[in-house]
Amino acid sequence: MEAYRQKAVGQLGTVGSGNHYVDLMRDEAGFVWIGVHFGSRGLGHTSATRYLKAAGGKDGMNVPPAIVDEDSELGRRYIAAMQLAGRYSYAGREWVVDRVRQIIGGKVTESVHNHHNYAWRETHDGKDLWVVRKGATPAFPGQRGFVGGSMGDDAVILEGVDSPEAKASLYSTVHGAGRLFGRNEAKRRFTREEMDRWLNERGVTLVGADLDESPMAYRRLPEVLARHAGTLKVLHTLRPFAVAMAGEGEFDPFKD
Ligand SMILES: Nc1nc2c(ncn2[C@@H]2O[C@H](COP(=O)(O)O)[C@@H](O)[C@H]2O)c(=O)[nH]1
Ligand SMILES: [Mn+2]
Repeated sequence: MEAYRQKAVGQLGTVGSGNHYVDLMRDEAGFVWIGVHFGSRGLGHTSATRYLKAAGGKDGMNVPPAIVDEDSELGRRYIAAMQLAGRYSYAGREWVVDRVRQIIGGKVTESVHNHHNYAWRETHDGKDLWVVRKGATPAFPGQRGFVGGSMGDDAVILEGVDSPEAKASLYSTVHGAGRLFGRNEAKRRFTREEMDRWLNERGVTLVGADLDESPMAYRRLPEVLARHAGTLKVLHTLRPFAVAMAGEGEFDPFKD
């Protein structure tokens, strides 16, 4: 446990690499939103890997699931570790947002948090279920969420609605625009000039990042949202003007 605690302390306030980002965006009324995307960092990864192994499961994408009774010692411990990692994600995001707020000034008037890649115990149609939202966020009627497009696209603050489609999706919706091209394909297809042109045209200042995160590698968010229109209502559209990500060749010592 002490090793976990040390890990958590050391990583608090770190964002990581890949598509983890810190964005500054403006909404329709001119309010500035600080958008961050990262999760439980190495803490969640380490504990999930450990419990997967303890349950006899294999790590990887196309492997059989490891099944554990939720009322077993292992099951209870795993759920507690996952929930702790979830709380740690919230704490990390709060920390980073407040650090950015201290740098840019002003005070926070609204805050929207949401998990994805997480499991919740919920009741749907009278049934108690574990709902795993992988690449999806919870969107119960009135529940708000932050959904990004890319470093050079508008993001949105959305709210869940009540509709047959929303109910059928167990009150879940999209958590991002999603990729058009994988990381390697994006690096082969696009150039830094194209990426810079896209960002310049939209007035975005970028610090860090590589071609695999270029806007051209992603779908356009409005098209994705239109496909899921029955599950959400857009409350705010946020236009990015500054984006920070880990740069090309930067090493993240905390696997997440
Ligand atoms: N606002 C921003 N959104 C971004 C950026 N880079 C990627 N994205 C979007 O976030 C989701 C995250 O997906 P995940 O499956 O990796 O969790 C992704 O689908 C993109 O649409 C960015 O710099 N700013
Ligand atoms: Mn993510």
